[in-house]
Amino acid sequence: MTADARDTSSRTPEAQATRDIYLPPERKKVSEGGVPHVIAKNFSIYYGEFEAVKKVNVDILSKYVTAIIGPSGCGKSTFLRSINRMNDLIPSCHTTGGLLFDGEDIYGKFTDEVLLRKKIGMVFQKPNPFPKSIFENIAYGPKLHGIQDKKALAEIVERSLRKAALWDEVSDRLDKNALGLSGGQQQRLCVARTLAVEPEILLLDEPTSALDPKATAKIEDLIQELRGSYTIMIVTHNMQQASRVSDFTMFFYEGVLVEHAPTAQLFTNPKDRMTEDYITGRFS
Ligand SMILES: Nc1ncnc2c1ncn2[C@@H]1O[C@H](COP(=O)(O)OP(=O)(O)OP(=O)(O)O)[C@@H](O)[C@H]1O
Repeated sequence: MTADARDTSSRTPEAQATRDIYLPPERKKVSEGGVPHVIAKNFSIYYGEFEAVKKVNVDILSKYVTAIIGPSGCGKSTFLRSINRMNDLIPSCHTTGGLLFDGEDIYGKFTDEVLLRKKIGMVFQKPNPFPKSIFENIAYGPKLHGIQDKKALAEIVERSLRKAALWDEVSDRLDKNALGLSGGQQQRLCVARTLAVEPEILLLDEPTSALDPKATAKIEDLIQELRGSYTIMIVTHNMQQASRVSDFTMFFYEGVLVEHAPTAQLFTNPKDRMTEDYITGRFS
């Protein structure tokens, strides 16, 4: 980053006004302390020769919500997917540097990917329930991990659906096909399915981009409910959403992590000129 790019002294009144829109509520004040859950050290992600994420250094704090923002193609999803090794499914993809989860190397030789994805669950842009009953969607993961007892499974299904704020809407039709639910309900079902295997981290990749405003609001409320119990990372194109739901925000540009700061600070007093230009809509 050049010295010029870091200079934010020439903020225009328009930029100031735009920033004020994003002023997050009081409750999002976060303390400086915290336990790092995921640590990236000079972490790069390549597709073949192309370095899509460039030497990222960051501590993601436990039990907080971190939003990842930036223009299309800047590496947000690539970075998110690297945290539970979803990128492994792409043959040309490889990484350099370090990425640690609870101090353990995510890309270490002995890392068990199935266990990793149990602890670090993911919800995608489009709701993707299995074409099975609501009950079976939630029970699938716990069964895969060895739980067969019917009573135990029923408890997990109820607990997960309650945590995902869906129980009251579906408790009388658990045997019905999940594909019959609305898009918003399907997405909360996907959150419940992820919670059923008791993860520590939830990765949300644009979880509301396929939803209407009402369903979006329910997912945002849900994130607030889960905040404090899980470490949550959310990729979003919607800056108001980032400011509403997150404690910390990471701004990426062309694969570089330009700024990572408490959300209130990043949206009101960004340190980097590039961040300022992005959040004030000078480029998208
Ligand atoms: N499977 C792939 N093979 C090769 N290049 C890829 C692949 N997936 C992504 N890329 C490239 O890596 C870069 C980062 O892509 P990524 O999808 O992570 O960006 P993004 O910020 O999430 O974008 P968007 O907001 O549009 O989803 C882009 O240049 C993209 O073209």
